[in-house]
Amino acid sequence: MIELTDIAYVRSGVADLATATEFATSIVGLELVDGGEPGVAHLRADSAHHRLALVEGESGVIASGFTVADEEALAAAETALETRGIRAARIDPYGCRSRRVRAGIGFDDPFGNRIELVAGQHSLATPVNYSRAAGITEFGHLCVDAPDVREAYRFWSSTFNARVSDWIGDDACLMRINPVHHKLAVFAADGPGLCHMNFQVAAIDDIFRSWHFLVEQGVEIEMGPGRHPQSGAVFLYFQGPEGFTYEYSYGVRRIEDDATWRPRVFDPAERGSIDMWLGPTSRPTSQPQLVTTSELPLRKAT
Ligand SMILES: CC(C)c1ccc(C(=O)O)c(O)c1O
Ligand SMILES: [Fe+2]
Repeated sequence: MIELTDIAYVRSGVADLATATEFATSIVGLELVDGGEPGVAHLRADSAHHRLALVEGESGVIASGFTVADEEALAAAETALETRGIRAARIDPYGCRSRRVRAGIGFDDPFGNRIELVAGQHSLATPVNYSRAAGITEFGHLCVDAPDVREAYRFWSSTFNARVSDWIGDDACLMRINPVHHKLAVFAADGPGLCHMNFQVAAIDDIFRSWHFLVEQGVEIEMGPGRHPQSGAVFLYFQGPEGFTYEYSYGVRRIEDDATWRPRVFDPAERGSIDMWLGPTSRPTSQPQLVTTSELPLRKAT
């Protein structure tokens, strides 16, 4: 079993690098790290050199990167993949430089999502110089698309150390590789792709401050603010250029004891299955009629 130690980065192709980079900095709040590489923008979120690489070219995700412990683990992973009939290709020195890693391999998951395993991801010693005070603390998780979520789970849990934390029916599988509730999610879709990239923020206030900011900036809010019943995190999804979906979230739970955690299966047909703040659509008739805000004493007569 290949031991993934963390998520490393998302590498995504963009037709308009300048616009996507401007969004990732001035709107999302990431730091543009001067990588000195024409056609590639490296965006920093935490101690790693970058978590998002925008590469000028065809729109769409290029690869999702995960770290392994070291180059020996990488070689073992290459062998393990080959043993399972999965062809892994070494990332060439230029590719490693562009990814700021010592070494890496790339392969496709069963649905054609390009996955990269890397060793020796570069860290930076200086504090992150965020482009906007969005409260970002770290790269939280990545979510890939797959036509068969249960098959995806079988792939990730048999080949790698991924363990399911929760299901949303067969629509989504949330998997952990460390105590964080999930670092990898798989979402049902027609084909491969990146569903979203998540950044954790320091406080619930950051979610709502960003919500106001994004609305004022005319950014498309895809979902939220809301609260996921799975991780318990308060979330906000919004769309960047070329269909790139970002998620901020705060308060993701940790699962410290694998032995006692039992994955739950949420019903996607339930209105609140993704957002527990979406209560029932109608009030039970047995309950007293609530005072509507227009009758609250605090509202001034107009
Ligand atoms: C709807 C997606 C797959 C989803 C569901 C739950 C959580 C969570 O509990 O944090 C997410 O982050 C998601 O992206
Ligand atoms: Fe998410």
